[in-house]
Amino acid sequence: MTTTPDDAGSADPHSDIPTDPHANDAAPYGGGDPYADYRGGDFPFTSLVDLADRRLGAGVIAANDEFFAERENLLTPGPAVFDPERFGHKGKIMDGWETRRRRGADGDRPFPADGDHDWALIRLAAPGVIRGVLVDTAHFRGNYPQQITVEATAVAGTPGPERLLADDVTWTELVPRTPVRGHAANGFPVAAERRFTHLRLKQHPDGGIARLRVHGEVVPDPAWLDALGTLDLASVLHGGRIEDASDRFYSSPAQLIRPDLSRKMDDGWENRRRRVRGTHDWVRLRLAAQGEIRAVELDTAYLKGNSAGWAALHGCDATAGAPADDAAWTEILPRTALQPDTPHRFVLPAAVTATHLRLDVFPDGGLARLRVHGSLTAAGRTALGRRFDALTG
Ligand SMILES: NC(=O)NC(NC(N)=O)C(=O)[O-]
Repeated sequence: MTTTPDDAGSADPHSDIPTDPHANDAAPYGGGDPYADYRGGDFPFTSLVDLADRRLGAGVIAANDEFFAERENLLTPGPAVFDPERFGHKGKIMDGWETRRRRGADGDRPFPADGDHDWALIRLAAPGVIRGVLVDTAHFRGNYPQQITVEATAVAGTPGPERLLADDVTWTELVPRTPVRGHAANGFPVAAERRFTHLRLKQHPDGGIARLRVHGEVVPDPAWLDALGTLDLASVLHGGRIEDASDRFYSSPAQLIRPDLSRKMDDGWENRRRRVRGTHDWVRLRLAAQGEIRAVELDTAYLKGNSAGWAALHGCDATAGAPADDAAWTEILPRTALQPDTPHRFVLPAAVTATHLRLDVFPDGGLARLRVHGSLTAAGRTALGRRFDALTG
């Protein structure tokens, strides 16, 4: 079994184990809705992009053990499912990453050693600064880990597990060894001003975790954006970010700036039916950096009876530091009728320099994707380079 560099002799200084080690257990499943007794939580950092989003390209590249349930389940979009009737050759089929029960050295020492733990390695979809980690133990009621640890590192290129587990790799502890609750959302704010590329999740001494979410801010490599030249300035993978929206009732506006194509109606942004005349729905977003916009795409894919009737785009240049609300907004696309389930492409009559955009839809209705094609300005490139250097130095 692959060991990790800190296995040898790591004593457990963790006196924070509850006096009753089962204090965090959830009740056995008693039938009905398996989420009825789920212990949730409100974690503001979850408004930021999930850097470990499988749909953006993240992956669980290795684990030392996945006896009961595969490591890849950690990043599956959406909540974990539970079927009380489903058993397989190894035991109960669980929707998460679950390792076997560890045993001690012999009958006189049946419990695992204090430093024994299981680990999984996660490649982030886009390197970035991590602001919070959500360790979701949904449906792991009596077999969740007693404690977890989350560490992060930055290794350039596409390192494999062997490289990441090498002694010369420095791991930064984001969440120290900490107890978690079973069948619960365990959220941990993170304060580490660095750009990370990979995570290591540890279960002490063993157990099951349903989902891992790693929320933060994408910090793109300026050299890559230089090479692209013309790019989607709004793309989440390039550092674009939704700042606010009028309505998120059916699905999140964050999906507007995902790099993939929408595959079904709820893959885009859909707001509720608006009934207050004279109002409309809108989204405000921050671009990767100050950019020069030359073309935009508004895609209403899979939105047929509920796509936005009309849309308009405005931009503002807030590099002067004025918040987007106060800066003057420049019209990029006048109020334009949209077709349902259709990609709309617009070449601008003249390039527009902006740091933020506002998308207005009338009177309401969904949009699947928004693409903003252009290039970084010199000022935008300088700002990106400074941030990259500060977070990687
Ligand atoms: N009832 C169980 O879930 N048992 C075992 N886990 C699975 N998945 O079967 C275990 O040891 O935790």
